[in-house]
Amino acid sequence: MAKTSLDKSKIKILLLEGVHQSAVDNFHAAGYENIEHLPTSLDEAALIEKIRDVHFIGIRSRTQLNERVFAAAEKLVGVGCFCIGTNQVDLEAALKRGVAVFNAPYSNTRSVAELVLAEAIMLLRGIPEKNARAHQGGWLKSASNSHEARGKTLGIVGYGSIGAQLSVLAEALGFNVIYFDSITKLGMGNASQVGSLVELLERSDVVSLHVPDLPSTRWMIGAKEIAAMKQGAIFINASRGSVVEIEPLADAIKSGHLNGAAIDVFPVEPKGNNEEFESPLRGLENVILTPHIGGSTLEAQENIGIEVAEKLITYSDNGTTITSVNFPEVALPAHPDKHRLLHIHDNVPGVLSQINRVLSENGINISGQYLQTNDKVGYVVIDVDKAYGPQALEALKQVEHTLKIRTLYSSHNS
Ligand SMILES: NC(=O)C1=CN([C@@H]2O[C@H](COP(=O)(O)OP(=O)(O)OC[C@H]3O[C@@H](n4cnc5c(N)ncnc54)[C@H](O)[C@@H]3O)[C@@H](O)[C@H]2O)C=CC1
Ligand SMILES: O=C(O)C(=O)COP(=O)(O)O
Repeated sequence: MAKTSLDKSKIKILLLEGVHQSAVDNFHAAGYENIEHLPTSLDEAALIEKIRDVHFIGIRSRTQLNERVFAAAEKLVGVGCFCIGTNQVDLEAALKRGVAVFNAPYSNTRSVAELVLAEAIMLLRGIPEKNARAHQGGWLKSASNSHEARGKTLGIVGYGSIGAQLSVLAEALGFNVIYFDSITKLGMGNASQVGSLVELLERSDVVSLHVPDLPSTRWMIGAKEIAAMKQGAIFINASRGSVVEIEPLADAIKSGHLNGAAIDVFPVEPKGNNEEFESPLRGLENVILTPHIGGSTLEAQENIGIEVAEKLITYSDNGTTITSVNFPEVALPAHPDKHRLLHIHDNVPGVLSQINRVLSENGINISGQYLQTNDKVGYVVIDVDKAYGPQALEALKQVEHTLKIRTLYSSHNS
């Protein structure tokens, strides 16, 4: 069992992958000074070494936080994914150690949608190839295979935040939008849901993927699905590299079955800007290749920095876990004159009664108590009179099935 009961100056924050300066500024403004801010991700060995004394870590899509990393992260309290996807984090491994994980579910949505729309237009006009030829001194002036977006069918796979945002922008341009999602969703504007992935593939002039990395989406587009697409269609993937089999996609471009593609995410991506990018799609002129920059705009990154830092600060200062992607969600009031105990435990019968028993046996009166559980863990927050902080903490350590305890002393938070 790990415990954390620290002065802010001792709370160590590690920010990787060039998380925006807005996050650092936010932490500073909230009184957190012990921040290490690195421009790249770390490989597993380096991460395991560094994370040992870290209380909060901020990452983007590249850093893999797996079971081995969490096992070494003895002091870790919270993880901030400064992005949308959380597939790079073993959420179960975090949960069973009482580590709350947060992300920024909307701050780069618009950036991805804008990029995809721009790519759809470029590809419908065959611009990548014409551009490449012009740079080589060529002149491909021709209307052959060039189309307006107006009246074309855009098929969106995964109609969540990004898919729905793209839908609105695309309709404004004159696209006819259809979408496929594993759950029934209200279509924006005139967009309509189709009953199967195959139907979407067969009807769309442009197909764009916006599903998360899940067991159900892994390699969901392979040779069979690509063959189901219309002759001359356009294919776009800015979701995750694990969703599309790249070899059949490359074959379909080479054979002319597809007219073009824009791919932002790959089954294997370079670990950093200095590593070579390898892909069977390299050299295909009507394929736009981008280095996983769908969400990389200054606007998005600044907003993400603010949003995720705020979530980590609120959790650190106050215990609130609203919007956590793995933790029971509790919204907590301020606790100006009380010490606040945060107790995270396995969700098994009897833990709450044990907590209340040890507090009562130690003569500690509970001023406020908040509880939320999910199927794996319980999160109970107890406000006690200032006189009892250390004593209450000691008492709680006796409770079986405790995963983590933190005390937020009132002087930090009032
Ligand atoms: N290229 C980039 O830089 C970025 C990539 N992304 C990726 O885009 C993904 C989507 O982002 P959001 O729209 O914010 O997520 P979201 O969670 O709002 O939407 C995902 C949608 O996919 C649907 N879905 C899940 N499994 C499905 C399946 N098997 N078949 C059909 N539909 C399924 C869900 O029901 C949901 O409507 C993220 O998970 C992330 O991996 C996100 C931001 C930037
Ligand atoms: O937000 C996401 O899920 C992304 O894929 C963006 O990742 P990034 O922060 O650019 O590494």
